[in-house]
Amino acid sequence: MDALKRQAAAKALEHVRDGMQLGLGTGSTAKHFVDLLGEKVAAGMKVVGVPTSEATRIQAEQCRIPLTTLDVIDRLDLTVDGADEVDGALNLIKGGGGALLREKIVAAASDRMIVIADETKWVDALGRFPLPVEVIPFGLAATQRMMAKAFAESGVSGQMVIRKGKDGHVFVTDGGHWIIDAHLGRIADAPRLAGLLNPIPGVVEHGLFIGLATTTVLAGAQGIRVIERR
Ligand SMILES: O=C(CO)[C@H](O)[C@H](O)COP(=O)(O)O
Repeated sequence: MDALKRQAAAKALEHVRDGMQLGLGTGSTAKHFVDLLGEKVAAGMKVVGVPTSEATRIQAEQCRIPLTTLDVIDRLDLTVDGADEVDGALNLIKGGGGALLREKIVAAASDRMIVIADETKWVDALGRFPLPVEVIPFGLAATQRMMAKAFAESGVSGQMVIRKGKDGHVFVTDGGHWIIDAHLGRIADAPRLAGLLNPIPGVVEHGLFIGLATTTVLAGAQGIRVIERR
């Protein structure tokens, strides 16, 4: 599987040109992309990157990739990032690695977003992977009641679990927030659910990436598929 992730990352790298301003994704697949990009930079490629997590920032620094922020530049040419699920409309579930807030900010500031994944991420409907929702701890029960209402209105339901870290304590994101993983099973209308979650006061961001990915690179046993958003 890791070889497939690296193949997808290498394919995405073919879209990177000298002088580009790049969003650098988070997760085990994006890690390969940052590694391979570092090799290009070592060979003289001139790019600058905005990392989507502290983990990616540290990795990019180790790879000597020049970094900047969205306070210094206002647009990115391309973001390359992984996903937990991709559907036929190239809508995504992201956030399995806890970086969804910065990832969505960076993706939204990018002209293009290439999602790199092994083929197990390709689904006909989002939702088998628990939907990460980044929340503020204050008033959490009230937020969860409003989330349950939003789920019901969009025809889904499921258990909500506060994410714990490996140490058994509540996982805290780079932004200092918590994550609720919602086990919804199958989301028939992801755009509608996203629209219902957006206005909830205690919800900082959610892992439904609607209309952000422009291309998906899927690596599988039969080779690599590149799918453009229609
Ligand atoms: O959204 C993410 C982190 O918040 C990751 O991109 C997503 O979880 C996929 O990770 P991996 O490539 O390790 O499967």
